[in-house]
Amino acid sequence: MEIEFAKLHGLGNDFVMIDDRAGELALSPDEVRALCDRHFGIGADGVILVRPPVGEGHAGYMHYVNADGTLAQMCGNGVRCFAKFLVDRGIAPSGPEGGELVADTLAGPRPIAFTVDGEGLLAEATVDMGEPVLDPAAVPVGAAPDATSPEGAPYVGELVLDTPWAPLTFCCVSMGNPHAVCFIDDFDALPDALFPDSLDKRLATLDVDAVGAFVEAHPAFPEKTNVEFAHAGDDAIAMRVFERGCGETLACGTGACATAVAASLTGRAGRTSTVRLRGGDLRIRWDDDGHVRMTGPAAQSFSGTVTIDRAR
Ligand SMILES: N[C@@H](CCC[C@H](N)C(=O)O)C(=O)O
Repeated sequence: MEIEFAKLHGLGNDFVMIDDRAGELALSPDEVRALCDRHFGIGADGVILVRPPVGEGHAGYMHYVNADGTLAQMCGNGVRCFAKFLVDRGIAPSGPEGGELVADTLAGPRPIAFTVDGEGLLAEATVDMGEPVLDPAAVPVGAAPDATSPEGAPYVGELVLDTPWAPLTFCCVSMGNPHAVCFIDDFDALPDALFPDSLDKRLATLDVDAVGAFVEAHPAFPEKTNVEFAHAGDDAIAMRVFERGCGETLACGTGACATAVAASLTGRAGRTSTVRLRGGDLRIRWDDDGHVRMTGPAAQSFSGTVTIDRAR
């Protein structure tokens, strides 16, 4: 079977995108893994199927699958790419300066405002990511709340997990999908084993692959979790992410939102932050209406045709 695809990314978090507005394409986990394979396939952090909308007047439904073939509720970088896919192909209307659309996702509808460049192609998008979910049962995280947000919502602000390297503390927030955010305030206080390839202890040298994989699968997280490691500086929050179902990626939109919320809740930042990821910056605002709004770019790398061999 021959399938047309486009490869898009948000700050290096990359996706194979397929127009499935007919809603007829069912990819098996093996097929998703093959498409995402960086050596034998197209290579990506996930696959996005562009499906028909669920809500009246909405632009489409983003069906998101991680590189390991597992379904995820939401993808922040992906939903900006989703908007770009629709706008650049004229599937969603745009004015000379940009426009608005609503993307349906497994986590619910996400309104998006976007700007376009001189050729009418989507340049940047601000996504209404909804309210962060703090209730431990809904994140989900199997721990009792230990803090209360300014709005009176109980949440898990300091979950201490014993890891093989050191006890690490996590703030647990869902943006439709689960996140566990570990703030590192003092790198020198961490054991050398967390920085196996360097004597220089900083976010860039942290063993994100090993610690991330351990925490992702920790029994405290019944649906597994995305794992963020962050350091709040004066002008930005630096963050690296180990994504559930994928591993370390260059950026994670929902992760940046969860980290900005966690930084605000724990007094490390205000309600507006720049989150500095390996692939670039996202601007995050936790507005007075309780919604988190994320602004960042989306880009297309290439497009092509791929053969899926179902005969084997
Ligand atoms: N990269 C995404 C998140 C993708 C889903 C995640 N790995 C999960 O399983 O929840 C983003 O930009 O938010």
